[in-house]
Amino acid sequence: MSTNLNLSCVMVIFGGTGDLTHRKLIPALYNLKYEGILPDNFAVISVGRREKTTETYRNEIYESVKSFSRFKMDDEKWKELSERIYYHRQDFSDDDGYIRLNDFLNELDKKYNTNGNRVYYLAVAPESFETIVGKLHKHCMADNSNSWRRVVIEKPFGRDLKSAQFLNQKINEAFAEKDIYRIDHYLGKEMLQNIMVIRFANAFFEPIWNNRFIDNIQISSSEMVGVENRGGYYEKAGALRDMVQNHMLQLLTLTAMEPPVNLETESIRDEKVKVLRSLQVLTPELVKKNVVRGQYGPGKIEGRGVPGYREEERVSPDSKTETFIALKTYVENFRWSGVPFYIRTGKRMPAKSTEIVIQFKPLPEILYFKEYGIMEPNLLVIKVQPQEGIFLQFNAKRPGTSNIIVPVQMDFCQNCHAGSNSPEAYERLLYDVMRGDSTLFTRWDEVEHSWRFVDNIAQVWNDENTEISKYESGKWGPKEADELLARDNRKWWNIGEVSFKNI
Ligand SMILES: NC(=O)C1=CN([C@@H]2O[C@H](COP(=O)(O)OP(=O)(O)OC[C@H]3O[C@@H](n4cnc5c(N)ncnc54)[C@H](OP(=O)(O)O)[C@@H]3O)[C@@H](O)[C@H]2O)C=CC1
Ligand SMILES: O=C1O[C@H](COP(=O)(O)O)[C@@H](O)[C@H](O)[C@H]1O
Repeated sequence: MSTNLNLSCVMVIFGGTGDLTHRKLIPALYNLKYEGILPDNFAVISVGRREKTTETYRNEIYESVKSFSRFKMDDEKWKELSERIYYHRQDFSDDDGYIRLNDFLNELDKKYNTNGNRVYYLAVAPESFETIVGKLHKHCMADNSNSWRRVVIEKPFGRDLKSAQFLNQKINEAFAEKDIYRIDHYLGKEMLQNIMVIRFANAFFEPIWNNRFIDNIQISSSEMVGVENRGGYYEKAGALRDMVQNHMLQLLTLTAMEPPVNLETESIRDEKVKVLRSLQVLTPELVKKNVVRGQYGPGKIEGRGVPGYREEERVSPDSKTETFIALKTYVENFRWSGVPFYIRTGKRMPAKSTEIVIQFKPLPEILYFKEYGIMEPNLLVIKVQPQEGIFLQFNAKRPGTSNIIVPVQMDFCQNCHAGSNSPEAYERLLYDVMRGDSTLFTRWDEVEHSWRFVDNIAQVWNDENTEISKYESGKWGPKEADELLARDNRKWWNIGEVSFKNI
């Protein structure tokens, strides 16, 4: 794509020296450049606190792109992009810093003809959101009278409903709702965008997508990595705020929502909010019964010994922060009444995987069931990552003289073929911010209702002084998570357990 005035902008990345910028944002910008999608009239200012020059910064992000981009390094393309990336040093609370930043922005506007358009990307810890937005407002840097000014807020948006409401109010004082992009990078993943298509563009799925045919739904996201160097942040967040409040509930809403009246942003968001409003209210009794929290201890990941969470950098040796959570809840509406939704996410588990498993109800126990006893259930698995696709398990007769019935599978993997290279979530999302499309970002009421659900859990954990369940690194969480399903005569479908079997 060549110059497009609407996309032209300067992107200011607050937190330009941070992990997210190095691992995701700069590589995503490079990928957009590589594909020719980035506008010509474009520049980046990375804001950090550390002392360094633009030249040093460019050398550092060159290494990050080499490590994390999905494309090989093309030195010519990199040169074109990196020449427009600048480092600006300031503390977020420093007024002089914003004055200098604003001058610099005006200078780049002239140099690159960026029209005064700005993306302010807050790749910073949640505690800094309010300070930065407040200062942008104070220094009239959010003023969009002659150009567009958009702000991207990373997650978690607040640490509970109250702080999220306060933060939202502060952001609204500076930016109009249409210019606020609350990012949840899971929404940028290919398969999340595909869930609606799978559901609403296939005649054989939608009619059975309800409590008459579905027995339960399992939404799991497991990681092999531990907390890495993010102990300071993670100690305050835990898996509940880090993953459930945002990514896991987004997966749930897309799975459970009603068909929107059309494909416009607000119509889709309206339906997602209805799901969040229908979530079962978790009373303290239900939290104690249906929510399991765990913390990884030492163990082995891919044969390599790894420390427990309490031994990690910037983690308290008696920390009670959960690195794993499993829960059961219901979407209390006409479609889903009686169908349990099981959610599970954790770090230091045996595989990196995000999947939605739809387990169908058994058929009446006559015919084959009478003859051959229990059969495997029909499963539809929406594979979000690392493989992207759909997996269907059904029963068939084993070929030969016997009448044995076995589960067989149809597996559609859209990123398994050579040459297939799905865009990274951040690529799609950064591009959407530049072109002003907020469909894949969360509206305020989605955030609000997610916090209502999560606060009920956090409140009980806060009040309770119980020990957290431990699990060995490299295992599928504490035994209580298995017991949660075993009580319902069900089991988790772990990655690797639902896969091709030889018949
Ligand atoms: N990392 C990840 O994988 C993901 C992160 N996120 C979210 O992204 C956000 C950023 O996370 P992450 O990159 O891991 O965080 P880091 O701790 O790695 O980076 C924080 C950044 O903020 C800067 N900073 C902090 N305080 C100040 C200050 N007072 N003045 C100026 N600069 C300051 C740091 O600058 P300096 O180092 O120079 O002091 C650094 O650039 C968080 O909201 C997180 O939840 C979301 C999804 C994934
Ligand atoms: O937002 C976050 O997501 C990552 C997991 O993202 P994925 O795209 O690799 O599945 C998680 O590691 C991190 O703790 C959390 O902040």
